[in-house]
Amino acid sequence: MATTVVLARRAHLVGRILSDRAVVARSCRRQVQTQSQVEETKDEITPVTEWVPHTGGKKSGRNFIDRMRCTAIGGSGGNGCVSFFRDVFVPRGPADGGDGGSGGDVWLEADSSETSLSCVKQWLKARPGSNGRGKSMHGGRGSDITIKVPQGTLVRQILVDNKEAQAEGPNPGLDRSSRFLADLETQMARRADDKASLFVHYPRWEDRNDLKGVRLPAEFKAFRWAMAHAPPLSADLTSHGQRVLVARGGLGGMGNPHFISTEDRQPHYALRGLAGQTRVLDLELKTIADVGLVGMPNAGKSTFLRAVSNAHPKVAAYPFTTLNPYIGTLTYDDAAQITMADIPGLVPGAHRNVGLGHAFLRHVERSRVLVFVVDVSRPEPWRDLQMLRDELDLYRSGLSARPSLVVCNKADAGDIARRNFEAWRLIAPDLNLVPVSAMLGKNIRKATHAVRQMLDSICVGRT
Ligand SMILES: Nc1nc2c(ncn2[C@@H]2O[C@H](COP(=O)(O)OP(=O)(O)OP(=O)(O)O)[C@@H](O)[C@H]2O)c(=O)[nH]1
Ligand SMILES: [Mg+2]
Repeated sequence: MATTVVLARRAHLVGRILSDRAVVARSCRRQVQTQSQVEETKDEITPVTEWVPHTGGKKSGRNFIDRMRCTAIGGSGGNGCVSFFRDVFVPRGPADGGDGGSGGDVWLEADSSETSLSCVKQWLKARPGSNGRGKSMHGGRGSDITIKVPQGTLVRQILVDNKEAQAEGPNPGLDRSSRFLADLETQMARRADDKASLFVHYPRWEDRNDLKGVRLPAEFKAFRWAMAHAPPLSADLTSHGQRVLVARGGLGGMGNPHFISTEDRQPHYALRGLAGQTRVLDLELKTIADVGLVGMPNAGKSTFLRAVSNAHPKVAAYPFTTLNPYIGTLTYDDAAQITMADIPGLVPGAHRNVGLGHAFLRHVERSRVLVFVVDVSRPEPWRDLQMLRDELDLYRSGLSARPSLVVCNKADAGDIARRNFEAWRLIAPDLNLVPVSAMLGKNIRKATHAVRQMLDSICVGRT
């Protein structure tokens, strides 16, 4: 009898192995078929790779973003648990519901390797805390999220009734965020009025729980007060590793043991976790470079930056070759290093948004020294300098008064350049003019040393 059973089992096993092999063989045959089909079609279809730059949801082709709005939402706290100790001969033990874990926080951190805000998503959400469980098991804390932003990022909170932000005109992003915040506030207010909704109830105890006399824990009330009275956030992330907490995670709810009182020894309710903080933020990148290059399109700013630093911005003989700010690092003989920012060229009327407008001037706003790059082979180059100064002052009054140097570029461009330079020196003897040929690398050291001297004198003046 036993031998028959063993034989039958073996036969069953052999059958299964054979059928498995058949399935494997069939799938292999199918793979071979598909491979041969692919090989057949390979010659007919040329593969096309579509490259879509990440533009933070915008449809423009730019992948450099220096201003954006985003919404940071802290993780919500986990709910407290309603549970009672049970054991053999202990059908209704004391309350042993665990507390919910608090939600994760949202942080912004300055990172020197980031150059644009394009990697920041529009919704920054931290993980929620997990709910408490029976046997006094507390829920875990939701994990924080840290978003890396470039050094020089200004963070400002936008309030729903922020007149300044609304004065900027209709903004679908802001309107959406405001609507979202307004909805959230109404929801929260409704919840705060309705005490019952702050609690989780034991199954079928919703109506029997009398919550009128229940006192909310002090920690819970303090958290809600702190959230409601938090001052508007404003931060400037200037140094690598500097962090700012932009949205706090919600407090975890308390389990039912927190509500044991002389009147109620067996509370059948526990507190829900609180929602995380929500903030609509305006992020603005103002690059921090020691020196800012300002000039008209085609003046040779990028050529100059290439000649003096380790940067390799694109150079071409047409205006607006540079479309994004570019930062280069200059290293001097004594190993001192300074940073220099190249921005798109300015044209007359930039304040009226002609050309690329004033949008990029924020990247030289923080520079301690300005280098005006002027094409000295153009007729009356001093007029170009005046135009540049006027545009700077129209962007921010007094900006052109910063310590500055005028690089008279294209000095190699024949007699006209030499004559212009001589005339300019006579017209403005006090001006810091340095003739340079960025293309040929002539007189570059004189310009870089003049910049260094200016920076050093500012530092000495400060100390
Ligand atoms: N002859 C001469 N040509 C130069 C010199 N410097 C730059 N150029 C030329 O001028 C043209 C423009 O140079 P860029 O460095 O791209 O000018 P830019 O100011 O960065 O221009 P945008 O990025 O458009 O604002 C290029 O064809 C360069 O080769 C120079 O010292 N001498
Ligand atoms: Mg350029």
